[in-house]
Amino acid sequence: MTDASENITWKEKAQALRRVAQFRPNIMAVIVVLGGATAFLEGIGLSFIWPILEVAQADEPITQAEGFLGVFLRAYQFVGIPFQLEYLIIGVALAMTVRFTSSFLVAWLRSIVQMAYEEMLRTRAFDSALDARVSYFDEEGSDDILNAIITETRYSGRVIKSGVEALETTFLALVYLSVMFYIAPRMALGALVLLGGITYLLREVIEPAYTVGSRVATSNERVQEAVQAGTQGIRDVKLFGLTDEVFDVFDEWIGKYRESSIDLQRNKAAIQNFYDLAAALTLFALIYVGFTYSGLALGALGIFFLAMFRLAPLVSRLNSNVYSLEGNLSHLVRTQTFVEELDGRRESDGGADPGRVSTIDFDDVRFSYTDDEQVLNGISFSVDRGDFVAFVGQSGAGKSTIVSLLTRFYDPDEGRITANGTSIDEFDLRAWRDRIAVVRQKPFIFNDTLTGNVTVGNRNASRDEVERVCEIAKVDEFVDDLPNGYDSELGDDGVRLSGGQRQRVALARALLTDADFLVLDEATSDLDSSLEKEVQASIEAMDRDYGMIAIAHRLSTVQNADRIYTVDEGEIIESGTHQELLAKEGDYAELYTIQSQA
Ligand SMILES: Nc1ncnc2c1ncn2[C@@H]1O[C@H](COP(=O)(O)OP(=O)(O)OP(=O)(O)O)[C@@H](O)[C@H]1O
Repeated sequence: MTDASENITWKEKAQALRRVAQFRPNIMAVIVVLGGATAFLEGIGLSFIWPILEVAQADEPITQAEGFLGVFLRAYQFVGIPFQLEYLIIGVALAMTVRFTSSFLVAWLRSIVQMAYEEMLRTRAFDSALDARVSYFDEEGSDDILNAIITETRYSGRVIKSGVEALETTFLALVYLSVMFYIAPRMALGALVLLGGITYLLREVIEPAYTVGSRVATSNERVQEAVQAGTQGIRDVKLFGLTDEVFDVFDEWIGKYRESSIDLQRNKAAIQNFYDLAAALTLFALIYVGFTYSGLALGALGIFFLAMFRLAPLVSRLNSNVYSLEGNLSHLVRTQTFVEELDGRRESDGGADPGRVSTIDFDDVRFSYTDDEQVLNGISFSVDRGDFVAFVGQSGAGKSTIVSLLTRFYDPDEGRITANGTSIDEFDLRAWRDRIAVVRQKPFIFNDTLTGNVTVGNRNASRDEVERVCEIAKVDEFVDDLPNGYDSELGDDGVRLSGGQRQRVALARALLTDADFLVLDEATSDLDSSLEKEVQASIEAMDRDYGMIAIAHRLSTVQNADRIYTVDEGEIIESGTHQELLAKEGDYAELYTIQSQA
């Protein structure tokens, strides 16, 4: 994922904007036409002031006129409506009704396109994320990916909002400018130069204001991190006497947050007020010039100044529209890069049907996550359906990595993993993963009921089947303590369950699938040892039609395995049954002695 601080070039922003413009081109075209019509009618509405003032002042009906007044007169004569005050008021009311209706339509259509675009980006991002390799999640961190899918896409969708607003503002500004140029070209030019100059100067000041914005964001983040450590990590903070340290960090950054926030708001207020002041001074200078030197009629001057009065805030609005457009475009570029990266990290799918798997072979498998550490160093073993094999060894030896390769979260660098003699990368991924049921040490519990969580791998299971696996996994022992038994909601990531309860739910979940191999990766490590033994015994007592691969720290759970492999630094250093390994008096025997004495 592109780093947030990375600079994004104008070329990338322009490309991103082009892609947005091509999204729903028909609605975009209607928005442009309606935006233009809104601005045009705004100009017409404004210009009505002239004939209204002239007709109101005239003693007799006007039948001939030049310039703006002439245009209105001919338009009224063409439609056959009397050129009188009441009809002029009706005319302006009509023009304004159409103008505001079309700007309402622009806002409506804009939000339709914006939300559709946001939906499309989110859907694409999430869809690609679901198909991406687990290695991508490990590298980027799932929090960053979550943020990219939820927050970045929302800002990206706002490109349409700020883009359309910038377009509307530009149209309106152009119309006001045209009116001004039509009435008094030289004064209009003067106004344009002055307003343009002020805008340019303010842009120079606004830039630093936006840098202050990132200081505010950084200090706010640090404050949040300190508070997070002091709340979520309160136990360790207290136990390790870190309260002063955590508070000092908090104190330093909250001070910086205050200072930078004040700077930011002061800059904003300065920019706004000085811009308004400069615009007002320009207006009064031009009023002086207009009345003293232009020799224009009151109506014409009135329209000119009104147009300029409306133009001034529009120019500053355009400025902020362009700023938010630029900001949102950066998010859009990042989102697009993110989705492209995800697309490039799709899991590869062989497509073949594995059928029922009766044997799995690892043949001299080598693997490393990074260049500097070889994690698996020539692992070979074989397991048949009906077998129970176990892996033991020191922490970090590479046991869980064996499971990650088996489930194809990662692919071996060298060597082969086969099922019934076929390399597992030739299989349809989903079908292959259906053949193996994995219980991880820290399983994810979905925000659903207990039944919903147990049946994730077999939605058609009957209540009896659910109860049967829950009995084996000893879930039944705490079901009655839950408020609604099997129908109890377990909360976000199973907040209402203890670590051991979560593991038991995950075990029941795995037992309910129709897999050929059951893989237990420290699956019962959070249970107390007597309960762990009970669970182990009930799994082993099951009428077993599948192979079992267990990874364990506590050797008591693997004593009945047909084969135990001791793994050390990515290699299998010994194998055999519990008794055989004890007799060898190697690492396993040593580990066993230590654990028995504990
Ligand atoms: N996603 C990853 N990215 C980079 N390195 C990793 C990753 N997962 C594990 N490792 C590294 O690979 C090595 C083997 O880890 P693995 O989890 O397979 O060991 P293990 O034997 O299962 O350990 P434990 O018993 O503590 O779970 C360790 O050095 C670990 O730091």
